[in-house]
Amino acid sequence: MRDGTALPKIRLRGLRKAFGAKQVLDGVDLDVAAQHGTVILGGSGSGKSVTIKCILGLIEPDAGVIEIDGRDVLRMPRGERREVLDRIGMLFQNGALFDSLPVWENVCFKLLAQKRITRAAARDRAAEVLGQVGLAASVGDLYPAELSGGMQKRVALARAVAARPDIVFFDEPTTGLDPIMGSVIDGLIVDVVKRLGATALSITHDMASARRIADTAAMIHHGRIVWTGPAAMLGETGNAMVDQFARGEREGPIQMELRR
Ligand SMILES: Nc1ncnc2c1ncn2[C@@H]1O[C@H](COP(=O)(O)OP(=O)(O)OP(=O)(O)O)[C@@H](O)[C@H]1O
Repeated sequence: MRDGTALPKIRLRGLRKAFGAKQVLDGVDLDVAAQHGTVILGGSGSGKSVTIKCILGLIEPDAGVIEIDGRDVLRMPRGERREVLDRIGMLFQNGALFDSLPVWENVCFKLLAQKRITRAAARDRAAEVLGQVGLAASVGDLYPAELSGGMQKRVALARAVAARPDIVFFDEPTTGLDPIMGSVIDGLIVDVVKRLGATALSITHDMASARRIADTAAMIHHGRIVWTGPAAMLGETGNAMVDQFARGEREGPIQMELRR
């Protein structure tokens, strides 16, 4: 507990990152509640992926604080940081499956690479998580190229959770899927996250998906979080910018800024 409120799983304060003259993150403050789903919304190029990459340690921010379970990850020893980051699973936007590996090795890639599991145990674990995302164990022997887009997404989801992470990032989980398959994937995301008791942080442009997979939404604009509230309210938040974005309307404060 901190100041009488529950400790956030992830806490960002004053996160700043510039690329050349471009200030992409300009003081991002965000609390991601433990065992909740949070979605970051924002226009293309607004810094959603950069925020997630900073948390994952793939990009070093210029300034600010990133805490996971109350621990300052930017200022902890490298080995300790590695351990904290190992507890994060990630579903990449395009699945990012390795074409040359069968599905089961893709699913348990991290566990195998870190020698945390034998190959026989990895096959069993792959079959188990494939089952959790609605795929038969036999799919484990196929190669990614042999799968439909929806199946690839399921495999990518299985891979994101195979190491039983306590935080999972989802980057555009429904992109490229038909609306029904998108809804199926969202249902699976909710199921697997709940089963793990994990904290989910997502990025999506798909408002129906945001409402399904997240409890809380946060909107990033001009490098800062400008609104946070219940995902169920998206489109009817009373915040003109958020509602314009959620409804995909051309006219509104965001458009007016573009015209300036
Ligand atoms: N490694 C990098 N080097 C230089 N510029 C970068 C780098 N990574 C991101 N950027 C820039 O930072 C800005 C934010 O990028 P980011 O990928 O976070 O956007 P996003 O909000 O995730 O957008 P989208 O919804 O289109 O995926 C963009 O202008 C991008 O060009």
